[in-house]
Amino acid sequence: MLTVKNIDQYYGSSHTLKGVSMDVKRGECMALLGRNGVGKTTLLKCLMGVENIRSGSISFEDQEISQFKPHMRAALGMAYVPQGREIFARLTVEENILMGMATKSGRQAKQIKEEIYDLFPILKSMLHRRGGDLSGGQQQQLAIARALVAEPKLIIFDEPTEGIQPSIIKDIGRVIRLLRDRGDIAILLCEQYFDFAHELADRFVVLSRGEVVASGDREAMDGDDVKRHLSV
Ligand SMILES: Nc1ncnc2c1ncn2[C@@H]1O[C@H](COP(=O)(O)OP(=O)(O)OP(=O)(O)O)[C@@H](O)[C@H]1O
Repeated sequence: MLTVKNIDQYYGSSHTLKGVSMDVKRGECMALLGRNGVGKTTLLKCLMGVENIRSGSISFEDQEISQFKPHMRAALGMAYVPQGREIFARLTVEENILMGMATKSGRQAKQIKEEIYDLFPILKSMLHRRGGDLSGGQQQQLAIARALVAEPKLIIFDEPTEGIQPSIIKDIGRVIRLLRDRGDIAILLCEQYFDFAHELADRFVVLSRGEVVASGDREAMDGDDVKRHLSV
């Protein structure tokens, strides 16, 4: 569904991504692993069009998208749950969720499907609260709900467990597993929390200093050459 081939990215003269290649298939969860500062978020921003690549290619459903603006990628079915959530603090929970449906038109754009509340019951009881008044974990759930109402084909999570309390990490893990088991969506999960990623991932890639240094199936995630590149 998503194929990245040999991409390079620079911040000024700093070469941040070096010949990165990877892919994510429909129905699978791909884990993107690596220590702080190796370029994971930069890679995700390049995928969404928030940062530009210098060379290489990014294709989504066999269409080259590396020159597309972020809103065009969103309209094609790519959704991004950013690190730090980036919800609208002054809008209500309901308004935040509706923002995720901006690419839909007419009645469809106004109706939040019940399945969103089945995934995140807590949000239903908080619909009229301001986003900024929610706890960090609740904001993370809201950011995921906002991404899901767009009914994406690919959903990208940037460290969804960061700074979140264990009980909500469990809830988020349950939702990602449900999405994966549905089989019709591709999931790219960027994580530093190894056990969380290990439980959910079908395959993985490890970044180190902007390069892919290891990749493979879930079974290979436990290997020493993977752990050497992570803080585990
Ligand atoms: N806007 C920017 N301008 C210049 N340098 C940046 C910018 N954003 C990130 N960097 C640098 O690029 C490198 C990769 O950062 P990035 O945020 O992609 O890493 P990361 O693996 O996602 O780390 P983290 O887990 O801390 O988010 C770091 O050295 C960072 O300081």
